Amino acid sequence: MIPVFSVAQVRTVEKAEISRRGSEELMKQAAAAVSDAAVQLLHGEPGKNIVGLIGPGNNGGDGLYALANLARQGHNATAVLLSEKSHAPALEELRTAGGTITTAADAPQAASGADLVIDAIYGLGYRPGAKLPTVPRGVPVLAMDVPSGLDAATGAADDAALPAVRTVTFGALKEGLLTGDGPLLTGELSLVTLDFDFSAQSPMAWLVDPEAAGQLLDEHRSWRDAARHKYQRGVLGLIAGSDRYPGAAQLTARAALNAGVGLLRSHMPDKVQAYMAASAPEAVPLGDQEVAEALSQSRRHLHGRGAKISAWAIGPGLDPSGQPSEVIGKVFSSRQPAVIDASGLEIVPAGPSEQPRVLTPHAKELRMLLRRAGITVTAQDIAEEPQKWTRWAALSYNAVVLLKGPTNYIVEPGGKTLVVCHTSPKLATAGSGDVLTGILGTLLSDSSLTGVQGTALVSNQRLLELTACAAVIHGEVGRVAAEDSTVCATRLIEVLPRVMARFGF
Ligand SMILES: NC(=O)C1=CN([C@@H]2O[C@H](COP(=O)(O)OP(=O)(O)OC[C@H]3O[C@@H](n4cnc5c(N)ncnc54)[C@H](OP(=O)(O)O)[C@@H]3O)[C@@H](O)[C@H]2O)[C@@H](O)CC1
Ligand SMILES: Nc1ncnc2c1ncn2[C@@H]1O[C@H](COP(=O)(O)OP(=O)(O)O)[C@@H](O)[C@H]1O
Repeated sequence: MIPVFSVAQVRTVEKAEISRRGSEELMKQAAAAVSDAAVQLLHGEPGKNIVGLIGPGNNGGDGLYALANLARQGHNATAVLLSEKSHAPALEELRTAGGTITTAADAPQAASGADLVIDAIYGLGYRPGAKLPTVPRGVPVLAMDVPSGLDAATGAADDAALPAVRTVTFGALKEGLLTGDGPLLTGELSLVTLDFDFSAQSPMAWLVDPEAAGQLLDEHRSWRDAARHKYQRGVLGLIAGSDRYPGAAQLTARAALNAGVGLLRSHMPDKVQAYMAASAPEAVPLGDQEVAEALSQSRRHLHGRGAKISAWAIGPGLDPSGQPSEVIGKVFSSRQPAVIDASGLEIVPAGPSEQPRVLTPHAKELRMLLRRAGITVTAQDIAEEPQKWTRWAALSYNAVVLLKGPTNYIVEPGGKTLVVCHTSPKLATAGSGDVLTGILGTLLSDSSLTGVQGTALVSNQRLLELTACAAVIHGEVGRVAAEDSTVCATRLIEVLPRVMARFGF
């Protein structure tokens, strides 16, 4: 997991590092990382046209040093100076290295002939409202530190901001890269720490990328897992579906099965159960009486026999106008972990609860959850401070809350926040959230991953981590599905087994 800091924290540490090592040395280190990234993006091919858009401050200085490196490696490196001011020592270095230097008037022509544009106009020092040049469609942009036009503190970007295929950021991940418009502009984001010392700062959040998710999952696995039977691997109880919305339950069920759940037991109206028999024949129906039995079984230590239900997934396709059933009430007061989504969010009780819970709202559902807990916020409030309002929901429901969207915020009541940006815009398709519920339900049902046997309660920390892992897997599924086709929820389910295998399932 990679820590995320505010711009103010980054500026504080930068100041200390500058007085320790000098800003020129730091800029050269940053530039070296970017010239390496440029070479990578150009597949190591020689003699390419690389154009740097250069701003007035240190970000521009970084860009000039990077161009100088690339000129020395034999590329045609051109700096377009967009301001009258530019970093003098770096400009001199580019001249000496044989680079070309032009001014703003030449920007359109230079950019149209470029194999790669390096965006070194503005970084941390950006103030909204600058006039920014355009880059022709199809020319890849490599951003230095922060894409120009993006406010690294808030994640708000100007319409004219420059979307990058890759951003190499320096020192630390800044919050604005991961929130609001940030993830839409950065492209692939990589961090060069420059050995900055952040030990005196508390991170605002932690980024979970696929590598971190793989490590988190592996930490909890054991070679003994190979001996488990299906009950020991995990039994997911799915409470979902209604005559009004029969499809969502099938999507969650098929996602859980394709995610590799040990056993799926489905509690739903008869008509929906009949569809289930056709679309997910592996699922075993679960009647009211069997729910009661499964709940009482869970109150005993089972000493390796495996639970009758080890986790619940509640909500996809439930009819919000129907009364919450007595069964759901009992499940809400059980000790097995539960993921609660969609209409389940309209009935989950606020206030303290013993059951370890993950709530998975999108922004509108988060507003509804907060309103039910007596907190009134606007959509704008949530867009501006997603982490804060997700935390309020986590506190109000004593649950881990995953706020879904292009950036996923996962917050536990104590405030620890994980962020997942490994997504695809094509995940914005009906039923995609139902698939996530199936994936997360499967992870929560796996006793090796939760570390829970018998009556013990899974910790919020573990729920937090597993929720982030599910979001990363879901994001990867979206990316794989989108590689060569359009995406619908069924398509996500089709590629899910391949992605699960990559994560060791
Ligand atoms: N410090 C370090 O250790 C390291 C820092 N590094 C690098 O430094 C970068 C930060 O550099 P920076 O502070 O010079 O700010 P930067 O983003 O280059 O530009 C600010 C300039 O643009 C101007 N400006 C802004 N908005 C504007 C607008 N709308 N319209 C017009 N003008 C506007 C603003 O003007 P002013 O506010 O003074 O009027 C200011 O002059 C950081 O992102 C990283 O790349 C690395 O080398 C690693 C080590
Ligand atoms: N623009 C986007 N970029 C990336 N992921 C998105 C985007 N829009 C939605 N998603 C993801 O798609 C899923 C949609 O879930 P949800 O809103 O519950 O849809 P549904 O109720 O139709 O299943 C969530 O996991 C969300 O994070």
